[in-house]
Amino acid sequence: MEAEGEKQWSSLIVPSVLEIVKEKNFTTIPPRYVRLDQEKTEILNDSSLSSEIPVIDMTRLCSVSAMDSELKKLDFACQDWGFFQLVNHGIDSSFLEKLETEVQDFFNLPMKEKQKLWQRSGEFEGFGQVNIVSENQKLDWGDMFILTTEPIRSRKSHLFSKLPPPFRETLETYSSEVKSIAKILFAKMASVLEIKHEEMEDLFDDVWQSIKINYYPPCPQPDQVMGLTQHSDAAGLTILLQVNQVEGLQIKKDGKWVVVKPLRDALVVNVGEILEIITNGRYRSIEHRAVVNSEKERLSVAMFHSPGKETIIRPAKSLVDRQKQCLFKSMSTQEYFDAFFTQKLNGKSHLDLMRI
Ligand SMILES: O=C(O)CCC(=O)C(=O)O
Ligand SMILES: [Fe+2]
Repeated sequence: MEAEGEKQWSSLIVPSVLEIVKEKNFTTIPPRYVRLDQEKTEILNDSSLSSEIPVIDMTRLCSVSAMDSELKKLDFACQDWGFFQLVNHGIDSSFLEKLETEVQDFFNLPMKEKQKLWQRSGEFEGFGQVNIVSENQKLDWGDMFILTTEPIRSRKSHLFSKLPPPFRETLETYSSEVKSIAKILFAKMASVLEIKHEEMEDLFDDVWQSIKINYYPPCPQPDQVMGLTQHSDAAGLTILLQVNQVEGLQIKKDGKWVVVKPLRDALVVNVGEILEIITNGRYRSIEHRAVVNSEKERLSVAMFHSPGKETIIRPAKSLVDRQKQCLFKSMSTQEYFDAFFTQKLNGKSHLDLMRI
């Protein structure tokens, strides 16, 4: 069942990059993908900063004895990095392998099949791109598939029912496992921040969870294109799986791009803008981007967790009282995303909308 009266976001329909790459005589990158507008900031790909990205052990986080130190690490990671890798999260590695294979198969379905799941004009979910607001806008070197997974009443039945059944089942399991992880992380954050349930955790009770699968085909001139333009996630919390161990995710730390090296079976977790608002700026949503390479395709599965669309997001009162200032306005999740999806991706520009 689809929720009635729910406002739809939309994005202009764009070609499939995977189809461009498959064309027999493909050698030249179409001009709309050539990005001379991207920052040429220094990229750190040595093991120095990359290996400093915090790694949080979920088992330790949840065990009483080691809780304190792991909790402090979580707090530090969210304040200083806005990103961490989560290990021992409880999702079976054989299940993750199955998900990875099915995700790859899904993008490799014949175009005739994928077309049935393509975004329709004026719609937002399905195969396609998001944040495309003008015909002149430069495009990213990648295809996406987007789907709302929670709440169940908001699922688009015309898409869900057309997913290959084994893949649908795998997605449902993954969605519920990741949702439980997000819930624990919100609770741990609230406890270390010493804020009340109703100020943070409860806002995610009617969680709006969506999945975005990113497929970045190889590109003969990877320096000319961008897999995913630099941005910060509008959501509360993102949990990302770097599917086939191919590097590409970079995060901005102290003015430099730091490579997030894929760690087997780890999930990459990052603070989104809504969490930055709720924590009154204590936790930071960090700009990140995805680059591509000339040899191998890259895939990632992002799961975004935000409060329900009608929920009002605002800085937690306990933090505002302690910090003696309120940095952001209040707004519903729906209003926040209305503004987000009518812009092209542009760093953290839309968070400024909420600043007081
Ligand atoms: O592909 C990646 O590693 C990053 C994906 C991402 O940032 C997103 O989908 O918001
Ligand atoms: Fe992102």
